[in-house]
Amino acid sequence: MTAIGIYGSSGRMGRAIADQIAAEGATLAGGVDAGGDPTALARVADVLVDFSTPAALEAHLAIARAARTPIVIGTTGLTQAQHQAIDAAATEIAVLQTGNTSLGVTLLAQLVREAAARLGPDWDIEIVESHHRHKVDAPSGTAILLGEAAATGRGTTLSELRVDGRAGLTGARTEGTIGMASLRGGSIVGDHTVMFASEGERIELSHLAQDRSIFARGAVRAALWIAGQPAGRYRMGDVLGL
Ligand SMILES: NC(=O)C1=CN([C@@H]2O[C@H](COP(=O)(O)OP(=O)(O)OC[C@H]3O[C@@H](n4cnc5c(N)ncnc54)[C@H](OP(=O)(O)O)[C@@H]3O)[C@@H](O)[C@H]2O)C=CC1
Ligand SMILES: O=C(O)C1=N[C@H](C(=O)O)C[C@H](O)C1
Repeated sequence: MTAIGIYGSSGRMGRAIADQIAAEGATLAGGVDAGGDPTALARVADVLVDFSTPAALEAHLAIARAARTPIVIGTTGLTQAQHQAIDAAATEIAVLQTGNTSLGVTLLAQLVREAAARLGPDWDIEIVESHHRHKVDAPSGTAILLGEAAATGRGTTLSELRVDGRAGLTGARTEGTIGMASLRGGSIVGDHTVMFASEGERIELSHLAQDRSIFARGAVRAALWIAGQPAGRYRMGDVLGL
């Protein structure tokens, strides 16, 4: 049976993933938080899942690489340099990184890419996300993932089009940009809406997470899947066959 190790095991997601491992009859190899021993865990786990903090990303990658242990990275708020570190690790071990492990968001990203490709540049794209008061990064990893899907549909990259938040005398909207707005409050698990707005009409594609178990289910599914994969960088679409 596949033994799964959790980095960030006492956090909201770490606890939900441990529950899900038990529910699926898989094995929990152990868990660590800040001050724990991630190296020892990587040696006994068949696969690692990381839902901790961006500050630990490089260390966790290096440890997984040294132990030749595949890893699922769910931590958000990653920098471009950290994405390059993931690419480098993926030349030696299997790595799956995603801002959202749920089935619904994985499908939504494909719908967004399709809509962005089919609707002309006169359809403005705006992404709004809402999360609980404890979330420390913005825009959310999911909003960025959805923005990348939209940009791909438009034949370009998000970094070319992204506008984060708006305040003050901003001037009129620049055609082709993708706007991002973030709301924080209470216990909202995670809501995302991608709005396509044109003259006189509007399409909104939304995903509302009601429970963290949807992320945990996807994370465990991804872990069990990636445990048998060769080195490479994978996405949730690979796991879910979407
Ligand atoms: N991809 C996805 O589908 C999802 C991703 N996320 C992302 O997962 C991450 C965690 O979210 P959440 O569980 O809500 O956050 P929490 O703050 O509840 O949990 C984070 C955990 O990481 C631990 N941690 C901190 N530093 C380290 C370290 N150096 N090594 C190991 N563990 C460490 C913390 O321990 P301590 O308290 O001791 O500091 C804490 O237990 C966030 O980036 C979030 O955006 C969340 C939901 C879904
Ligand atoms: O921090 C969270 O809670 C979540 N983070 C992920 C993100 O940044 O998109 C996924 C989900 O929305 C919950």
